[in-house]
Amino acid sequence: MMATKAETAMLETRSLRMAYGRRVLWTGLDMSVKSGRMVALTGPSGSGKSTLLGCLGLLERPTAGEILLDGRELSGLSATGARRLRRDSLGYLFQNYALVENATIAQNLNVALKARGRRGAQGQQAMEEALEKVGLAGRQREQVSRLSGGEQQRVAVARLLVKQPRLVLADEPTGALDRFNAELVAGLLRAMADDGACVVMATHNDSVRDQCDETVPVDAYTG
Ligand SMILES: Nc1ncnc2c1ncn2[C@@H]1O[C@H](COP(=O)(O)OP(=O)(O)OP(=O)(O)O)[C@@H](O)[C@H]1O
Repeated sequence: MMATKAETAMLETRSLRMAYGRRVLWTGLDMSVKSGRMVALTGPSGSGKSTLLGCLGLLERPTAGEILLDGRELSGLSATGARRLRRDSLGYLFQNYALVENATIAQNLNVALKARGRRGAQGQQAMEEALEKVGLAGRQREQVSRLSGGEQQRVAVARLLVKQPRLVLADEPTGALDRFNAELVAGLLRAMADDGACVVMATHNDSVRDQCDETVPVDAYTG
């Protein structure tokens, strides 16, 4: 029987290896993640979780092996193809949040809305809904640089919510948050997966890990 789309992995790695000189971070790393799944990358500090997220997000190149998104090998993409993929399909929740600090919350979210082609009233409504979900309702006009670390992190989550990427890559997504907001953000990532995204996160937080469908212990691939 032919596999249906729902059964096929959205994200797959084959024999992935990363080494810096003679230091091997991980090797022979095979993972396969279906749409709707949330995966926790675990392992001690320095085991290469962030590096793996960087490779999956086309920000770093693995030493060897393949990464396939929807069956397409990422290393085969042209520079334009890679740019398009980042813009249209990838969502990053990394430690520096990559927000434009000297702009307002609204201006930051507008970049993602524009990329989705959601303008005008429809875009405005999506923004308001996203900000409400992250506990920042009505704060569109505030400057990002004046927000706390945890608030900035939640703006980055709101940006993911309006962008609706197919693949969400999150590095310690609850790192700067208190318990209430950590649960809020974990729940929102879970909801994105339930809506069909593939969510891959590095986390040291046991309760966030427990909300994941699978765990990939990166330190099990040291060779
Ligand atoms: N460009 C580089 N050249 C050499 N070594 C590097 C480079 N980038 C990362 N490393 C090393 O790779 C190792 C893995 O780093 P990484 O940040 O991926 O680990 P991690 O598992 O995410 O750790 P943590 O849990 O502390 O965030 C680190 O020891 C780091 O110093």
